Amino acid sequence: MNNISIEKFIEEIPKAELHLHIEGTFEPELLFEIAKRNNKKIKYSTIADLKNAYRFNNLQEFLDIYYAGANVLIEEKDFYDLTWAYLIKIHTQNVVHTEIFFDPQTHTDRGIPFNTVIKGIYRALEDGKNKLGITYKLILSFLRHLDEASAFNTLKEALPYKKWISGVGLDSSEVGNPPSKFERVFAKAKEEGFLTVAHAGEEGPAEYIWEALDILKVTRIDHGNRCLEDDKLVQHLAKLKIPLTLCPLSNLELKVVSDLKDHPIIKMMDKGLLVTVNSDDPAYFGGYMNENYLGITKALDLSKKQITELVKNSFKASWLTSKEKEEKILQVEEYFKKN
Ligand code: HPA
Ligand SMILES: [Zn+2]
Repeated sequence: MNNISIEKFIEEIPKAELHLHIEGTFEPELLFEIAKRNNKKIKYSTIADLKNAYRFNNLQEFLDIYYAGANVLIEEKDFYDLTWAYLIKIHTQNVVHTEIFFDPQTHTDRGIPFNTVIKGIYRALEDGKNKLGITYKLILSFLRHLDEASAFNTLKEALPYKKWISGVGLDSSEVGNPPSKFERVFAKAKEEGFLTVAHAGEEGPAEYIWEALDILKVTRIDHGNRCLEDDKLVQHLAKLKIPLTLCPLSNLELKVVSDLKDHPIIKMMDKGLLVTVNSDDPAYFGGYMNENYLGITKALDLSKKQITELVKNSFKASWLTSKEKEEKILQVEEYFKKN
C-alpha cells in the first residue's frame, strides 16, 4: 500500500470519459490561433477578454458562445488540431478511453462539408490510438433546436462514414425540444446499426428522460440530473442499469447545481444508479476529467474507494467489449489495492 495523496490517486488512476463535446474542448489559445490563420474575426480582442465572457447563467448562454467559437473551424486541419489537442491533454490525465461527441450541423450549416469535419476528427482519433494508446468511440450528435429534416439529412451524410461512427446522440437547447421530436431519426439510426444516447434531464424535466428511454430507446442518458424528481424513473434506471453521464463542473457553471457540495452524484450512487464522471465542455467549464473528479472529491469528501467505484462505472458504461471492460476494471482494481 503506497498511500498516495488523493490528488495523485485521481491523477494516476486509468479512467474513461463518456460525455465530451469535441467543440467544447476549444481552448482560447488555439481558438485565436485558428481564427488568425483562417482570417476569421472574433468578437473578443484578447484571450483574457474571451475567457472573461465564460460566465453563464444557463445552458443557452453557454451554447451561444460555444457555437460562436466553433465558427472559426474551417479546414480539415482545424478539426484535426482541435481533436489532437484534446487527446494530448487527456493523455496527461491518464484517460485511456474516450467516447466523444461531434456536432456536424454546427459546421455543415455554415457551409463546411461533412467530410472535412469527420476526416479531421477521425485522423486525430486514430493518431491518438496509435501514438498515445487512447481507445475511442465517435458519436454523432444531432442539434435538437434544429428540425427533424436537418437531422435526417445529417444522418444521410454520415452513412458513408458508418465504420467510423459508433453511435448517435442529441444535444443543444433542451427545454422545448423533447426527445420525441427525433423519434423517426433515432429509429432510422438504430436500423442502420448505430448505438444511441441522448442528453436529457439537464435542464429539461424527468419526462424527457422517459421519452429518451421509451421513444428513442437510448441505452445511456447524458446528464439525467432531474431523474431525482421521479422515484419511479430512478428505480427504472437503477433496475436496468442505464448509465448516466454526469458532468459536475458543467452543472456548476450552467447553474444546474448552485454549489458542488449540492451535487447529487453520491445520492445517485446510493440509490443504485450507474453514474459516471465526465467533463462535457472542458475548455468552457474550467476543467478536464481530473478537475471534475477533484472537484467532487473535495466538495463531497469522497474516499479512494468511492472514486474507484466511479471510475469502474465509467468502463462498465462504455461501449468497449465485455472483454475490454473486464481488463480495464481489473487494472483499476489493482491500482486501488496498491494505492
Ligand atoms: O451540456 C450540454 N448540453 C446540451 N448541449 C450541449 N452541447 C455542448 N454541451 C452541451
Ligand atoms: Zn453535453
